[in-house]
Amino acid sequence: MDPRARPFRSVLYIPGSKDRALDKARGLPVDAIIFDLEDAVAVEEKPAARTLLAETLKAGGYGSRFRIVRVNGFDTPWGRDDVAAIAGAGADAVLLPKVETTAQLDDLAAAIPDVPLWAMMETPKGILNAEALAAHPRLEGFVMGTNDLAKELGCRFRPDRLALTASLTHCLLAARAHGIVAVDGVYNAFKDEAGLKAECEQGRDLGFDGKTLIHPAQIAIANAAFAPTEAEIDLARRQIAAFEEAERAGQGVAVVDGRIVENLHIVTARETLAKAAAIAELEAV
Ligand SMILES: CC(C)(COP(=O)(O)OP(=O)(O)OC[C@H]1O[C@@H](n2cnc3c(N)ncnc32)[C@H](O)[C@@H]1OP(=O)(O)O)[C@@H](O)C(=O)NCCC(=O)NCCSC(=O)C[C@H](O)C(=O)O
Ligand SMILES: [Mg+2]
Repeated sequence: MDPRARPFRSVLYIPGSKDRALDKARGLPVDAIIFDLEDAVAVEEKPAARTLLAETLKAGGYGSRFRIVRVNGFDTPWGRDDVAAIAGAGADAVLLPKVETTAQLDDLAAAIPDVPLWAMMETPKGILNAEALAAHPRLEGFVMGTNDLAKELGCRFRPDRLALTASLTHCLLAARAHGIVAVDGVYNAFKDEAGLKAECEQGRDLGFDGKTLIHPAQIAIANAAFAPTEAEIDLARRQIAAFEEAERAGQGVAVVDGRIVENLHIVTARETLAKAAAIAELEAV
């Protein structure tokens, strides 16, 4: 199945140690959840968080929300036990942090045979290997880790994300070349709605499927930014109608709003309508 057939507009991190937040997420309007056992969980809490998360996933109640578990790396004392604990618990995907090589994905794939793999893209080596990682047969999604990446690059955070843009677009190219999902990094200032909106718009303009989030207050902004607008849906419908009419008249090109429409634009128009339909279906559940 095409991993991009479902929406990933809003992907909320929840620390695996926070019982109240884990429960609250059962009612939040997110497309996906990253249940985190890595950086959001303190070292002394890791074993208890792992047990709590396995029990929480088995208890269910997350409806159609896509459930991703971020485990610790296999070069830490916790990674392999995390994977063993969540195997069979009902996760839709397992997310490995700081992925740099396909050998790391092979290791994870062997440890959890039946669950799709996702990769955090957040180190210079990982970004440079994006194409090989995206081509891994078990990999279905990239999540940009812009905090770790900024730390590794030694760059400054700027509203236009100048220093990160090359990495973001490089990973997008790899993801699109291999048909996997690509979700943008987090916006740390979770009370700054205008800043989040601008960064979501930038991510959408670049081509990301959605944005990772750290707080429930960020969900509505991401859901709106990564959904087709009414104007885009209306244009898509008019382009399809005009092109079909042109074809009936033996033409290969139509004109809508003063712009040419060819079959490649119809592919995009159909994708826009399919995305809108998938969102409507998800929201109806
Ligand atoms: C950022 C926070 C620490 C803020 O927490 P808090 O002060 O408790 O927020 P509020 O009081 O405003 O919370 C209001 C209610 O919302 C619930 N809540 C808060 N956050 C979440 C959440 N993420 N998911 C679900 N529910 C949440 C609270 O429980 C309150 O509920 P109630 O009591 O019923 O009213 C906190 O938001 C937080 O911990 N966020 C997640 C941080 C995180 O996961 N960080 C790791 C991922 S980021 C990263 O590592 C990216 C990558 O690797 C990189 O390198 O860039
Ligand atoms: Mg990180």
